[in-house]
Amino acid sequence: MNDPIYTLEQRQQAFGQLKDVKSELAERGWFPATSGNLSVRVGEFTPDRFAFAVTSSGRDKSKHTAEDYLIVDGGGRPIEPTKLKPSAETLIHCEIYRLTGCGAVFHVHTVFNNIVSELYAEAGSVPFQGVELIKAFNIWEEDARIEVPILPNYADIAKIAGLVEDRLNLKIPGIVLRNHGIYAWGANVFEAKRHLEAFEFLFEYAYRWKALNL
Ligand SMILES: CSC[C@@H](O)[C@@H](O)C(=O)COP(=O)(O)O
Ligand SMILES: [Zn+2]
Repeated sequence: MNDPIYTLEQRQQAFGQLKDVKSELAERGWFPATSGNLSVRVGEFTPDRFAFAVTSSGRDKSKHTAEDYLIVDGGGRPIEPTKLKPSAETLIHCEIYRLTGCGAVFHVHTVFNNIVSELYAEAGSVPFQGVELIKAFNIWEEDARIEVPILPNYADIAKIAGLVEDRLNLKIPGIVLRNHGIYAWGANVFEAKRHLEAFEFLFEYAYRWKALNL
């Protein structure tokens, strides 16, 4: 039996952080129809051994209950005995943690991220250039250009997770699934939320810019 890699205190802290960020994002309407999922890493990290707290599957993310979160290992399997099911998209979180060593991963479905992912699907990424909020990704050069990768939205989540390594860019803390939603991450909850907000600002900007030029 392996030693635990997180303490009870770290577990409770992660659940508390998830609760806070979940209610904040729910207030913005970023979890329509039970969509979206959130996770925060707990304890030590190596790419082949880590654990994280993740939202349980199919729940109303605007409500708080005792059954909202559970802890899974780096393969997305519950570590503690539980009847809760981890998010159906846990394998994507696993890949993001494994590849980046980040501290939190947030996923939301919005009309703006869906439409923009569809607009740029053939190109395979969404380009942004010269918008101030690119600095939220710690990219400070003038007139910076970034490309946010778009992945196909297969029904088989393991198949999507298998594509993450090829497409993830360590300088850009996000990937979009086509007509589905964004995954944004960061070193901790504060940074992951900043990144998520910046991506959503940029998606709305891209949508409105396109609409103006019709
Ligand atoms: C009800 S639509 C959303 C789901 O299909 C899925 O994409 C999603 O984001 C939430 O799944 P979940 O298993 O609750 O984490
Ligand atoms: Zn989703």
